[in-house]
Amino acid sequence: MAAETVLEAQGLTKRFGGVAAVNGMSLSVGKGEILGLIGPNGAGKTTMFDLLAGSVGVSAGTIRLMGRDITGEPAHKRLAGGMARTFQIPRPFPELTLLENMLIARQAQTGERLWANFTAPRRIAAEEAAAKEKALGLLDLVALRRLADEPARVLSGGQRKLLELARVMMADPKVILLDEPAAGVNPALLEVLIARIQEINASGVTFVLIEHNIDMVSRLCSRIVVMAQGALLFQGRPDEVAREPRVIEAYLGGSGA
Ligand SMILES: Nc1ncnc2c1ncn2[C@@H]1O[C@H](COP(=O)(O)OP(=O)(O)OP(=O)(O)O)[C@@H](O)[C@H]1O
Repeated sequence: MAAETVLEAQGLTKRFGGVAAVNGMSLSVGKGEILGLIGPNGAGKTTMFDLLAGSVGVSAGTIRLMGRDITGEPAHKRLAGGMARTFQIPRPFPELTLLENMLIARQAQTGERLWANFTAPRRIAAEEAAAKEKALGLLDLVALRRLADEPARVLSGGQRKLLELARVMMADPKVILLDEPAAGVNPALLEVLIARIQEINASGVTFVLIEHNIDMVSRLCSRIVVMAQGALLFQGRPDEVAREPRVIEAYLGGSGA
């Protein structure tokens, strides 16, 4: 296990009315790790991401990012603090080009652009050129550069996942929460996705990966956390998880995955 913890959740609970979607869940993610988060449908994985990323508030528990308590912080602050998340179903702006979709992700982070346009136009122009270069480089990384000027609506489901990964990379995150990146991705594109995640990880980015594709999880992750009914069921190496009776029971006994 990695020495330095970059993301840590303790006793996280989220209640929706009477239902605890996440119930006293803890996890810790080491620097440079690709941690798998699995569990049967309805186990609470996506809600866990919502809590970590700040799209919903906690009912109880604490979240620390690189040692800092971020439990009460809004999502955009967590993004600025180095943690990005992707969504199960990415929704790029369909009529904007891929490049424009990439640049919009960046503009959303910069609060003072309008004012700076008047006070420092040359600096802004240079920044914009640099951002465009960066966006094209990232589109290249995910094998989408040749489509940079096409509207996002032409993309397949798999290509949308790749665009989503490239888009969150615009913020230079230290930690990326990936929600089911393989769902709907064809086998050839899946290999591209796996290779890119490995490459980005090798450059020092930590990942948490929700995924039902166990082959992908086993290839990418050295450690897997298993959730069931909102709580931690088991954690270990992929081979340990695969033969753990409680995990097998949860998948067979639950609504299935
Ligand atoms: N906004 C909400 N309001 C009410 N209940 C919710 C809400 N979000 C999630 N839940 C419930 O919380 C539980 C956990 O859902 P969640 O989507 O987090 O599970 P999951 O492990 O991500 O499932 P899947 O693998 O199917 O995506 C489910 O029973 C779900 O119905």
